[in-house]
This record gives sequence, structure tokens and C-alpha cells, in this order.
Amino acid sequence: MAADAHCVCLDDFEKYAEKHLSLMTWIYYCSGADGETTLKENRRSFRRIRLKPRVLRDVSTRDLKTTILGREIDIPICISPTAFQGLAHPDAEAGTSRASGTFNTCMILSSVSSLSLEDICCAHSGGTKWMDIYVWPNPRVTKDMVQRAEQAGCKGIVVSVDICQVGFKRRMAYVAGDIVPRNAIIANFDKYCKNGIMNETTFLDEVKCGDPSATWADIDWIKSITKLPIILKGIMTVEDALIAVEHKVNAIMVSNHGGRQLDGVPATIDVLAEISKAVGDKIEVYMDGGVRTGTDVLKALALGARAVFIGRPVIYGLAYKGEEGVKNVLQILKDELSLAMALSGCRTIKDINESIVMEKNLYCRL
Ligand SMILES: Cc1cc2nc3c(=O)[nH]c(=O)nc-3n(C[C@H](O)[C@H](O)[C@H](O)COP(=O)(O)O)c2cc1C
Ligand SMILES: CCCCCCC(=O)C(=O)O
Repeated sequence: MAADAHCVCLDDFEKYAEKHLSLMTWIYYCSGADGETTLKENRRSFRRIRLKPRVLRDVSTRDLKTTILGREIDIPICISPTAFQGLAHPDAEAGTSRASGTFNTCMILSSVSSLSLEDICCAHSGGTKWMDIYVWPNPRVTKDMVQRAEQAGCKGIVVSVDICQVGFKRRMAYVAGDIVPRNAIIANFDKYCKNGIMNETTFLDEVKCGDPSATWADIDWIKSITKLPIILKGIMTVEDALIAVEHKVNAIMVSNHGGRQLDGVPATIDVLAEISKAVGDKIEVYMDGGVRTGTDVLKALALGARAVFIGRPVIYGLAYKGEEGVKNVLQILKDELSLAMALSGCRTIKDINESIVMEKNLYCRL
């Protein structure tokens, strides 16, 4: 299932997507907020970290399985929510659903998807599906989405807390003047579509992407309307991680939205260890942002993530060959992680810990 000679690492899928997607779609996917400092830093910071391998530890077989919120997944590499996957390939989110199911991993469904959440869940029953929601200003919209996700078989509700307003993408403004490409289909919100195509103005006026007046009380309310576990996506500080614990959420994801919201925040890998040390014994901590290689995954697990999530590589995989392309992406990362575990002396995910990473004050000057 490995990709052909043109795509041997995840960066190759990005190059393919840049060449083959329409300009507007490419810019929408690849952009970060404002000057894109954080977007670049997410990847740069991974490259700065140095590993300390151990040898002679019998790594002839490796076990990449782990659990997230009690559910077994075959690899600690899961899929972050990304909007409008149909712009990349007609397989859209159904392709991603089938690929993630085949790898028995977790896919987070974006609420602003090209296919409805019911169609995405039906596409493959394997793996674990979590539903991503915003705190919408109209509580009926939020409640309705949570109930639909429960009925469709989702096993967790991910609340994206870093998007009380959509970050400004300069590059989108240069090519289109819009927030999202004009032909975006938004299947979960029929009311705001004409022939499936979203009306960005009405959608943003009435539904909005988040509520700037949202507070922790909204998280308590969301907890009260569902029995599903709650995962907060977009936590970047120890302070907020501790408040999340007080509010009894089940897990947090250290995320800066792939550098698309507040520009100037640190790379997620640079705040992961302190957040994980503060709350990792109480709730599960995941991370996303800039994960592109097996050694990135290894570093993130060593610094306290229970699992990593990937955003853009999945849409670039879709752009390459639909469902097969997403499988290629997952297979490459899985193979790279397995090799990195062998070469660093780790046989199981539990063997991966901080001892295989050089001290931060030594590597951060590199
Ligand atoms: C095109 C695009 C759309 C996204 N849509 C969503 C979304 O609907 N909900 C959300 O919480 N995050 C969204 N994100 C952020 C991702 O979930 C994730 O945090 C980010 O892409 C991770 O960084 P990476 O792309 O470097 O892997 C989106 C990111 C991109 C690039
Ligand atoms: C008008 C819909 C905007 C969706 C924003 C999706 C997202 O989180 C991102 O593009 O980033």
C-alpha cells in the first residue's frame, strides 16, 4: 500500500497538492494566519529537537497499539478535523473515514464538512470517530450537532476552543477576498446552502464559526447535554489545561489550529511537555501541528502526547489519490514511526518517554 516513487514522504504529498489543486483550494489549505510565524514554527520546532537513541534492546518486533479514552487504536497517529475535504477529491471525508477505519485509528469529523456527518460515519464502521463542534452562538445549533453525532455513532465530542472568530489569512485575501473557497459545500448546514454550495455571508452572519462571548460555562453546558466524553481542542497554556481539568473534561488537545488562528503563539511541540507534566496524570493529552515524519511522532509521544493528530497531510493525501492517498499517508507515517522506534530502542508505545529526547535548553539553541 506504500505510495509510488513520487510520494515517499509526507512532504511529497504537499508538493503534489500544490501542483494539482486549484489555486484557491491550495491557498485555503496551506495558509496560516497573518504573517504565518506560527505555521512555520510548528514544523521548525520539530526539526530542532534532537533524539537520544538507546541500543541493544531487542526491538525485533514493535507494537504501535495504544488507547485513547479507553478505545484501542492500532497507531498513535490520528486525524484532525479539516473542513471541506471535497475540494481536494470527490472521495472527500468518506475517503478519509474509510482510510482511518482501515488503519483502526481515530478520525475527528469537522462540522464544516463537504459530506454530512451521517454519510461520513456510514462510510466505514471501523476505527473511532469523534465529532468536532464549535461553541456556536445559537445553543440549538450546538445541541443539534451533538445529538446527530451521538446518533451517528461518534464516540467523543471535540470542542474547538481556539476559534471564537476565524483567523485572518492574508493569502486567501489576496487570491479570493473570501474566508473559504467559493465552491465549498457545507453538508451539515443545508439551510445555508444553495445546491449544496454554502452562502458564506449568511452562514457567517447567522451560524458563525464560534461565539466570541463563549466561556467555560459553555463547556459545562455541553457536558450536560451529552454522555460522550469531551475533548477540548486548542489548549496552549498550562493555565487553561488546569482549568480544563477543573471542568472535568476527558482530554485536551494541544493545538494552535495548524497556525491558522492567533499568529505568534509558540509551536505546539514547544508547549506540549509543560502542559503534559501539569495535567497528564489526570487527563489524556494529545497534540497536533506540524507532524510530518515518524520521528516527529516519536518526539511528541516522548514529550507527553498520548497520540498525535495530523491535519493537512490528510487533505494532501486526498488530493493525491482520494482514499488511497490517505492510506498512503498513514502507511508512510506508520512505517516511519516503527523504524524510528526500532532505531531509538523502543519496542512499545509505553517505552517512549522523555529520556529519548535531549534536554530542551540544549536543543533549543540549535
Ligand atoms: C484547511 C484546514 C481546515 C481546518 N478545519 C478545521 C475545522 O473544521 N475544525 C478544527 O477544529 N480545526 C480545523 N483545522 C485545524 C486542524 O484541525 C489542525 O489543528 C491543524 O491542521 C494541525 O496542523 P497540521 O495541518 O500542521 O497537521 C483546519 C486546518 C486546515 C489546514
Ligand atoms: C465559514 C466556515 C469557516 C470554516 C473554518 C474552518 C477552519 O477551522 C479553518 O479553515 O481553519
